[in-house]
Amino acid sequence: MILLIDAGNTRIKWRLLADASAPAALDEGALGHDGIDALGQLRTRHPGPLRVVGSNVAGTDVADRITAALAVNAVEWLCPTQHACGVRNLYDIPGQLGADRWAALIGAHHTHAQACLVVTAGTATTADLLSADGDFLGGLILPGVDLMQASLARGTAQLPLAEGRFVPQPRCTVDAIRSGCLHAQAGAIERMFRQIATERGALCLLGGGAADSFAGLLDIPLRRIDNLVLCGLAVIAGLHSPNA
Ligand SMILES: Nc1ncnc2c1ncn2[C@@H]1O[C@H](COP(=O)(O)OP(=O)(O)O)[C@@H](O)[C@H]1O
Ligand SMILES: CC(C)(COP(=O)(O)O)[C@@H](O)C(=O)NCCC(=O)O
Ligand SMILES: [K+]
Repeated sequence: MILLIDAGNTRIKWRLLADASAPAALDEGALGHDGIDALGQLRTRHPGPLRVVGSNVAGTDVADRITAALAVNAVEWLCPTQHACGVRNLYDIPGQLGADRWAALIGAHHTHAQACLVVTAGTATTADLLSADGDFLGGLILPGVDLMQASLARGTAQLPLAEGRFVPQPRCTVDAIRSGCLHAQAGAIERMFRQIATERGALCLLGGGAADSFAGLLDIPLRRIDNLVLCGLAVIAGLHSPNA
């Protein structure tokens, strides 16, 4: 069995596959950082030899806790390089790129081998340009929806951390905050997409826990896809992704 792990700053997403020919996941889920120990139950439910392939952007403590919870000798943590699985990383320092972004780009290229904007709306939102040839051209990092809203509450005297609604013409504080943060996400993504809009088959692939909060605002060719990081890890692990 192979366990794929996407360790983000808010949640650990995981998918268990039987082997290279398995058409579907045996099991999958997501855990908060305080629930990492529950990964141990996975071993009880699915006993047997286990290979673990993961991406981690949540720090070494989270990585160590995942390894300990699974009681495995080692996890194969992805380190972004200049080339992998048909994708070329044009970051100035390839290893500086988040491992989750690298895996998602590889998943994207194997899902849609044309120009893409790969957007992951998690703790942070990233919007990464991928050419039809598999060149990662560059991308944006912005605070995710929750982080944007929280930063306004933290940095001001009068703005609350409260649930607002998205409305076209906000007329109260909480709606103004919610609408502003969602417009900021959608606007950044649409502006980024302009760089590939005229290319044949150009598509925005959108995933991440916060994707549904603004997917409906995007006026560009769009495919919602969960979870591109795990799809990419499956490709990297030498498997065919069940979602591909
Ligand atoms: N059940 C949930 N638990 C935590 N965050 C959630 C949940 N459902 C949606 N979200 C949203 O998803 C975001 C986290 O998405 P996720 O893709 O797990 O992020 P990361 O990869 O950074 O850990 C949160 O900031 C929040 O906006
Ligand atoms: C941009 C990120 C914080 C996104 O993390 P996430 O929201 O998925 O938890 C992560 O990919 C990261 O720490 N990247 C390293 C810097 C970079 O990609 O340039
Ligand atoms: K992200």
